[in-house]
Amino acid sequence: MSTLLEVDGVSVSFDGFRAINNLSIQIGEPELRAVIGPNGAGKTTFMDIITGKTKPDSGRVTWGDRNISLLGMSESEIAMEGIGRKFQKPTVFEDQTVRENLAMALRNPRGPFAVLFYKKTLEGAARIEEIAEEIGLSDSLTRKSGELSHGQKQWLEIGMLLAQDPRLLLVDEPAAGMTTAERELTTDLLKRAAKTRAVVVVEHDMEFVRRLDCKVTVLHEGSVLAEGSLDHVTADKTVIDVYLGRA
Ligand SMILES: Nc1ncnc2c1ncn2[C@@H]1O[C@H](COP(=O)(O)OP(=O)(O)OP(=O)(O)O)[C@@H](O)[C@H]1O
Repeated sequence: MSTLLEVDGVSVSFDGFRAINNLSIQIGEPELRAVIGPNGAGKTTFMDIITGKTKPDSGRVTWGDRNISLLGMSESEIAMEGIGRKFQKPTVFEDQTVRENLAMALRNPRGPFAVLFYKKTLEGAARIEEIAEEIGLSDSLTRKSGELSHGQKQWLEIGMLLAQDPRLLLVDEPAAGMTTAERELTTDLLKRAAKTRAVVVVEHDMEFVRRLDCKVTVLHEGSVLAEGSLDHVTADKTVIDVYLGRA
């Protein structure tokens, strides 16, 4: 596993408040990583920094085989590099079918050359079937997306991101609002997706994180408090004091 993303000594303040404080995190390729931590720990800001929405005051964020800096790039340039982000609320086109949503995502390639190579033919159709299978919606391709359950909409949106073939997928609280069965399918989906790319999941639900069965980073006050297996971090006294003990 080689390093894909390196956040090194990053800090950012909002009106004098240090939301991210000398944060260093490395993400490998491929890798599945869970990021947990109490409210206000800086999880969202961490993702905002990676995607270019928030620019840090100091530190480095380097990416890919050539260690290029993401800091001078716009949000769309970063997306073109292959960083996809799934926000908490699903944003699929409800009036369109599942197939149409996936087709739109395929037609909207992230790379400048993809448009030249993409053929709107059998290849596209086969890719749609493939993604539908991966997200468990093979039987729902002709359904209007608005008719899907909350969990299915989340999977569709993950599928739309997978259509862009990201190297790093950031997923914000996927378990929220899902049934137990949907959560189980979602962990399977994320684990599969992370076999060939980096997937970073921010999540509060500990059962969900346990099922992900991956390395966990605990954030607190904008820094890494602990890192390792879920068993390792949940046995850590400071983690219990500032996070787990609060529940
Ligand atoms: N744009 C902003 N302006 C001012 N303060 C901000 C801004 N964005 C974040 N903060 C503050 O930075 C801290 C970290 O926020 P962040 O949303 O990253 O935490 P979080 O770990 O995602 O929390 P939650 O689990 O509640 O989503 C919080 O105290 C928040 O109020």
